[in-house]
Amino acid sequence: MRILFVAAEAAPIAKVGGMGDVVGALPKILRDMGHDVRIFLPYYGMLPDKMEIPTEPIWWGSAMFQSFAVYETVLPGTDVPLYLFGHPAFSPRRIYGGEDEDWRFTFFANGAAEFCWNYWKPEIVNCHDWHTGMIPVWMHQSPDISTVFTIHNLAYQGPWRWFLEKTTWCPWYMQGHNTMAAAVQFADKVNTVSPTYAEQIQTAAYGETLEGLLSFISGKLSGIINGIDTEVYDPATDKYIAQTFSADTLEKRKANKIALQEEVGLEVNSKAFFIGIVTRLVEQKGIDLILNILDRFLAYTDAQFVLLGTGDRYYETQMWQLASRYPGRMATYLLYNDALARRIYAGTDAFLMPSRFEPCGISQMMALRYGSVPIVRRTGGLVDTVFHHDPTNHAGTGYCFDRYEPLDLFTCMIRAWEGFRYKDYWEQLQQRGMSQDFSWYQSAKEYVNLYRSIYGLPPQEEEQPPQQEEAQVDEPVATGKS
Ligand SMILES: Nc1ncnc2c1ncn2[C@@H]1O[C@H](COP(=O)(O)OP(=O)(O)O[C@H]2O[C@H](CO)[C@@H](O)[C@H](O)[C@H]2O)[C@@H](O)[C@H]1O
Repeated sequence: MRILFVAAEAAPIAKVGGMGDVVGALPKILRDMGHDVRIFLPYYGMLPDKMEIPTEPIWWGSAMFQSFAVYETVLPGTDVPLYLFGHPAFSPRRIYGGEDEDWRFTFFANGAAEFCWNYWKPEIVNCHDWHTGMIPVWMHQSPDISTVFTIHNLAYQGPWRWFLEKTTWCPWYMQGHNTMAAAVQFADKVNTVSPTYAEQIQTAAYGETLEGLLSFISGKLSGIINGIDTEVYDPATDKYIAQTFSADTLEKRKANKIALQEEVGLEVNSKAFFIGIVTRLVEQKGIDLILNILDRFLAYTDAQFVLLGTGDRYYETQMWQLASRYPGRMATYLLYNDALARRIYAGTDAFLMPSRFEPCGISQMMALRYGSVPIVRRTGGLVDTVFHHDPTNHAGTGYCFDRYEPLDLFTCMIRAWEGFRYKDYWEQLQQRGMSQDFSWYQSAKEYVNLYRSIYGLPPQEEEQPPQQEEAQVDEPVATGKS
């Protein structure tokens, strides 16, 4: 199949959060599976620092009374063709923000549609989040191009219809009061990034006012859990961490803890319970819950805490102030840094993610892969990826709590702090987490089946192990149907 991924982010060159991880990893796997997958991304001002980009565009197009250039290259480290949408509106060295954000991404989506109609025609456009939400509406008039709309974050729904009507082409048949609502109605298939979240968004508590619409279209809505790039994020080969290790050489991991404590200016103490958090500092991530209890937790325990994140100014200031009250025990890094993120996953004992809602969550999977035990709220994809630790039966991979209440988080953290004292159990818990399979292969198969379902094709059959010759003689003739 010919598939075009259209998105605002793609790791490793343009990433703010988890959507970048998905768009950076999934196309590579789908190509390995034999599909012609390509990516369409804005040409951001910072990209030339990160990769080689030809100076000559391959195509010029126009949309919304503007002309734009498209440059062709490949996503670094892969063979995935990458098309960069060039226009001065994307020249600043950032991805989001700015007063023209709604206009900018609507224009980008319009450019992507023009590209599909006039330059490279895919069979399927896989659109990601509101930035690309108008594409399913426009493609409704192109029966030979189908669309899948993947929801990574329902909280951001894009501009309202009145703005779209002023700015771009809103066909007569278009319905939906904002970009996300329109996308959900017109995409051939809609998916989000975990089965639990796909259910939750059909309820008022998680639907961000679109729950009615989402339950109405539930026949074409599904949840496919994200994977992580297990080649890029592998503690056995990661060159950004102080000491490589695996589940079988867990004793080596201690060197990462000590190196991290030194790096972030905390007291070097391999016995202290060390908690990490790597996140966008936004309401979704349960930062208010953390702020509610962290002071008390640090006061009552000997734990250490490191935070890496950027986001809302209020949360940044609060975290900064808290760190200044616990010198040597808490460190706050208000920046985006992939290498430090890896060292936090590799060096902390536990990873905190008490999200208010979580479509899937990539960070907890990375933490598990690097042996940091997740402490999570059971919501969305966290339910599907972290299993509650049951010490009696030696089961589970992390510490979980249900209600979005400070006391519940506090109790859960205390349980983890207690659990850390039982070294053998803790090591087994880490090993169970590290042995989970978070590779993209299973999920990529589900994406292929989702694409196939647009054409009424049945799910692709699992590859069968080669059969013995004798068995083939005795078995009835295969019909090709299962
Ligand atoms: N300051 C920083 N420095 C370095 N790295 C940082 C960082 N802040 C965040 N990151 C990285 O960004 C990613 C965060 O991904 P998540 O999926 O956990 O959350 P996010 O809300 O961004 O993604 C949304 O989209 C994804 C993808 O579908 C869903 O999993 C998720 O639930 C949804 O909210 C991780 O790779 C993390 O390491």
